[in-house]
Amino acid sequence: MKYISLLGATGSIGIQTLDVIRNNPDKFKLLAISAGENIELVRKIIAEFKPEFVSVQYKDDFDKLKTEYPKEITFGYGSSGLMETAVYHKSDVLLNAVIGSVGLNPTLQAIREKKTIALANKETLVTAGHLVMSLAKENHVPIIPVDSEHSAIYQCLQGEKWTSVKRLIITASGGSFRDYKREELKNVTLEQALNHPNWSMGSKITIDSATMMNKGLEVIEAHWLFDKPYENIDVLLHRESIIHSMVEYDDSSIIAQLGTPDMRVPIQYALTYPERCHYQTDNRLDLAKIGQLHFEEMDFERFRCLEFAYEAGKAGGTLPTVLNAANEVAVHAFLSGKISFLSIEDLIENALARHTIINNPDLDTIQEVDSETRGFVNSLV
Ligand SMILES: NC(=O)C1=CN([C@@H]2O[C@H](COP(=O)(O)OP(=O)(O)OC[C@H]3O[C@@H](n4cnc5c(N)ncnc54)[C@H](OP(=O)(O)O)[C@@H]3O)[C@@H](O)[C@H]2O)C=CC1
Ligand SMILES: CC(=O)[C@@H](O)[C@H](O)COP(=O)(O)O
Ligand SMILES: [Mn+2]
Repeated sequence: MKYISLLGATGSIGIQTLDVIRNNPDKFKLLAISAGENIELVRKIIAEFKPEFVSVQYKDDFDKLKTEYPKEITFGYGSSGLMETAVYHKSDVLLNAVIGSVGLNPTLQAIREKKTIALANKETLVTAGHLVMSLAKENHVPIIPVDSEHSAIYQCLQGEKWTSVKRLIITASGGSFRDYKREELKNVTLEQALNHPNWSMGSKITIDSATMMNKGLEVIEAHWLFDKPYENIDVLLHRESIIHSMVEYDDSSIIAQLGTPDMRVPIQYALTYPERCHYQTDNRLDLAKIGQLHFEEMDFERFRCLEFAYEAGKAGGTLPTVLNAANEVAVHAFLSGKISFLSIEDLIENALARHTIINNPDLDTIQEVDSETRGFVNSLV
């Protein structure tokens, strides 16, 4: 039995993780959860899974829930609640599915407590990948990717020699606007942007996918997870999202991982690793039915956020922190109807241009740069 702490239980990945746990009661027990403000769903999760520890974002909700469940459950809230969920003493595994760099501190603390990390929260690696990976190495803690592309690469690397890897090839669906010309992006609406062609996901990552920042964040995530230079990480447009990513080896072989777009598969793999277990679905991949798969080269002028991410990743130091913080604020502003779609990349470009890079930043520096960048971008929206 694996005992699980789940950050972001009420989100898209969180809910699909609950499905995986529900379908495997002999393998997994949910002990601790965190949520944001969706208290109705928290109550349902408590009724079904009976976690021992529950954290919410706001104190008002914490006060309410405490009176509703006076004895059975311990509650927390805010950033300390996230931390307590992550390090819940009886849990073996932290599945981090919270959104944004708020996931960084709980991840670091869980690593110190030797919890295995199943990581969906890519912003954590983008903003402070060097701290996360070195701490994990020091504590002999595995970081198992949940993000579909990184799970695919992880699977393609099993049993292979790291030194034989020539190139990581991350596939990209192209997002909601993959067939739009740059000119046509000027007047796109929030509703159009939220209409991802292949995946049903939370709103922030769906917008990231439309700007192609999601792929940029994933390139930086892959750099840290798999210790490869940016020159050896490519992005390939693949509109069907059937090949989730690939690894090219020195002998010119390319190994790919395929499947229908369903996040429960990488979530389950991260939780059962190194084993696989049965997954009940009526939607197994049928390649004969699909007939054709398509691939196109990335257009870096059309998708400027991807270029920004490569530049920030290669420059390193605090620049990826700026990239991530600026993106989080800009996407939030777009989701709130305050700015246009193309303003997202303008704001990020501005934030990157004004920043003086600090090399090898410690946690305090990262937090200062994160909050300073948020202040700057917020002042422009
Ligand atoms: N969705 C997907 O298919 C994929 C997602 N990812 C990554 O996984 C992560 C989660 O994405 P996704 O599930 O789509 O996101 P969602 O927006 O659907 O869910 C986010 C979760 O975090 C909670 N939350 C948000 N802000 C806070 C906060 N300040 N404090 C505490 N909890 C908070 C939300 O709570 P509430 O709703 O209760 O307010 C919710 O439970 C992201 O890093 C994303 O990039 C990676 C691959 C695929
Ligand atoms: C499901 C998942 O992992 C997402 O990150 C997905 O990859 C988004 O799709 P694109 O960014 O390729 O549009
Ligand atoms: Mn992904």
